[in-house]
Amino acid sequence: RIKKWYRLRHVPGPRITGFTTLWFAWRTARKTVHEDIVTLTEKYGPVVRIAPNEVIVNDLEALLRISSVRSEYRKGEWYKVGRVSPGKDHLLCISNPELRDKRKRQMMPGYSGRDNDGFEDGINRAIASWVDLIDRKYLGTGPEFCPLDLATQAHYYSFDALGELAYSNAPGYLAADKDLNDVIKISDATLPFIHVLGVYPEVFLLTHKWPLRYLLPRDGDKAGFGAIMGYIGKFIDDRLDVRAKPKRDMLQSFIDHGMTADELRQELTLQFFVGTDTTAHAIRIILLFLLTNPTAYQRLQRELDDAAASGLISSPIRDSEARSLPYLQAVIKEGLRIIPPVATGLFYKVVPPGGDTINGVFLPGGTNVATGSTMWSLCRQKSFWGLDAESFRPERWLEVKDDLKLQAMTKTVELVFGSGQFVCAGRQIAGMQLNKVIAELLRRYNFTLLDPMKPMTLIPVVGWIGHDLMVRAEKR
Ligand code: HEM
Repeated sequence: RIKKWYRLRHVPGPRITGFTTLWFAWRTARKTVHEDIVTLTEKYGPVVRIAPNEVIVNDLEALLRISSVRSEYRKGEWYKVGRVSPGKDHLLCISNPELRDKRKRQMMPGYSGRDNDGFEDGINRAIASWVDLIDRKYLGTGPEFCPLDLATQAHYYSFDALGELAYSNAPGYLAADKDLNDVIKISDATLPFIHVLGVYPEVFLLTHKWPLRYLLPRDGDKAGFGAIMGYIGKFIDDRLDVRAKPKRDMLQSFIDHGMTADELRQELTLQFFVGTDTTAHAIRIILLFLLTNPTAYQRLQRELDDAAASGLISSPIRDSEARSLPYLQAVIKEGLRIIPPVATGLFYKVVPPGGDTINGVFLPGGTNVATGSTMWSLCRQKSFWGLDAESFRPERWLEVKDDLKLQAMTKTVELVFGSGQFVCAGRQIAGMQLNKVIAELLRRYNFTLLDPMKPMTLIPVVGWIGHDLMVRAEKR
């Protein structure tokens, strides 16, 4: 213990963190890490020790450098907590640079839409299912109406959209208006444990060893993670069958670039979870903050109406059209800033063997540097964003005159997707979905919060569990 304390004794932070991980684990368990980090960085500066071998960094330029394409930092053991199957890595948790490059070469053509005619049509189909569900079941102006949980439906939408893009098949959450196979229920129950085990990846990895590995979810389970593995596995097996007709989707692109059945299983199951939770969160937060800021809500609707009247946007809106609407873009960036989708994820990167100096603090090789959990703090720093940093005000993006300041604001918010060699593979897909979903919902409906005293339940666990954004939906 003394040896461990000694290595990073010069790094500022609460003294106890030099001797034990328990201090950080406790804060993680009580789900206040994102707020605690604000207090820590205000007190100790941009580099703070949070456990014997772990530090957080609260500085935009340092974080960009750590993840830059030429950086020698590597992904830490923390990522292994995201493994789908014992002993098998997917893109998110592969740390070896050669293996990462190889997997990226196989996957990025599919993730960029190059091999599959883009993503617009699949996203349009999923949005159409959502609109159909609202029109069919939830509209109402009078005393009789059906309360609509936009938070849960955003999750259903994101499952269906991902299915459309990945294997040309929506699992049908929106059509059924139901948490099929209890996937959300089981994931909400499991995530708080995974969140805490992320602090102790070595303990988590024990669950992947005999005999505990037999308790893990597996193909063929009726519910939860295992049911999804089985569901996705069937698409993979069918598509690998010699008689199968090739399709223009991500699965086909991955197959065409030489991925094996097992690699496909790991990657498609990974994206089913990391690509949906995050996107659903961003949709929920943007809608929640629009609903609670009528001026912004109305200004966005005006922008959409004027653009439609002048023939500048189609129905459904195209991604390129949405990108040319300044207020929509400001709303989306402000939504990602105000409650970043993965505000408490540690995303540890390991300092290369020679060590590194960050903001004047030397970190020896092998130190774990958290690159994700300072997002909340970076996105709310009053010294950078202004006194209203904690308010949702899309106008801040349109008012800024200084180009350098705008660049720094944009880079900070883009960091919610990670950056450089570790950047989110689905960033383009996520951006396109936000552009289209927010525009299509807002141009069609007036939503009203049912209980302003309890607008939504949000629990930070790497990402956020979010439900009960209860609204009344009226057709415009
Ligand atoms: C708003 C939505 C999203 C956010 C905020 C987000 C955020 C992130 C973050 C923070 C990382 C890790 C960066 C790091 O390791 O430093 C990541 C990685 C990843 N994300 Fe996303 N993501 C989103 C949507 C998606 C979607 C829609 C997909 C798939 C369709 C996806 C697939 C992935 C994959 C495969 C990785 C691993 C990339 C690698 O390690 O090279 N994400 N994402």
